[in-house]
Amino acid sequence: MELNDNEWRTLKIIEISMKHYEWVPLFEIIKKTKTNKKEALYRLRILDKHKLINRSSYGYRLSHWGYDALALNTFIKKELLSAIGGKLGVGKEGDVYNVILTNKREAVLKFHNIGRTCFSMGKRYRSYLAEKRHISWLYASRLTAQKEFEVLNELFPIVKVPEPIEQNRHAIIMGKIDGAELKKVDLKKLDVDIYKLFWDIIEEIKKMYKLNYVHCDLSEFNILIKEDGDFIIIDFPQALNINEEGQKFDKIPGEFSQDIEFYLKRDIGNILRHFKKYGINEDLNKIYNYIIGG
Ligand SMILES: Nc1ncnc2c1ncn2[C@@H]1O[C@H](COP(=O)(O)OP(=O)(O)OP(=O)(O)O)[C@@H](O)[C@H]1O
Ligand SMILES: [Mg+2]
Ligand SMILES: [Mg+2]
Repeated sequence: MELNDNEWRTLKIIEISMKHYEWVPLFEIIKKTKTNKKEALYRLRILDKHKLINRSSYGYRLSHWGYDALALNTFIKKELLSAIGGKLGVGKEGDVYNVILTNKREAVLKFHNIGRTCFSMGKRYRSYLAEKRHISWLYASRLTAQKEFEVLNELFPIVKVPEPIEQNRHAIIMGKIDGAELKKVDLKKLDVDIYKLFWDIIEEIKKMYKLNYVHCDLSEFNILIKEDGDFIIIDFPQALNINEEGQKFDKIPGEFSQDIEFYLKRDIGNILRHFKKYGINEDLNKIYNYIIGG
């Protein structure tokens, strides 16, 4: 897909104008791009052909693919990305792709796509509310990407998490690990000390906690393990910052938040449940106290 500068600019104008319009009217696009109607319509036809925008009788708006394309183009303009490869995974909230950086290094690109299910509703019957939800999808997706990138920056390299490389809009570029989800791996077939691996994971949770974070979606799905038994923890958009959580509920600093306790215990419980299969039986409360203890 090749767009010229004018077409990219038109796409960006539509993106920006979506703050004020559900459907950006043609006159607004003409005004902002400082062009005439014929030229504007020509550019819009090209954007539409590439499915970067949606059209209605009210005007135009960015499509999912259009938002992806804007983020990708920014990475390419920054001379960071050189190639995008196949899909690594499709999560509930986003698609993950293999990419190659301009320095030849392999990495992964994760697009956050919040609320895309409501996006696929029938066009004709889409309600006003759904339209609003679509607008918030754009911002919510960007916010979660920002959040995940921020958390990775806080944790890397102290905790075993992917290296945060760059973030733009709803997209994150991060270091790649050649591993499989713990869920899919039979640890007995790997050359690893399973008991040690279990405690290594607990150790990472403790380090995270010391840096004021609780993952909140930790399980065998969000731990990637390499052949040699090394691992990383991924998927941080829902992580909680212990201090911020305290402030939100007007707590005295250092005072215990029940939310934190709930999520931390749930994370530990998931790991315990998974390792039970391998004959590891540890006490949840004991591990919990170990993690929050000094
Ligand atoms: N840094 C990485 N290196 C290698 N593979 C990765 C990396 N990050 C993500 N993946 C792959 O992509 C999948 C989805 O990533 P992630 O869990 O971050 O996304 P998600 O959309 O939040 O998924 P979920 O539905 O689990 O919430 C992972 O399970 C993993 O297979
Ligand atoms: Mg995940
Ligand atoms: Mg997730």
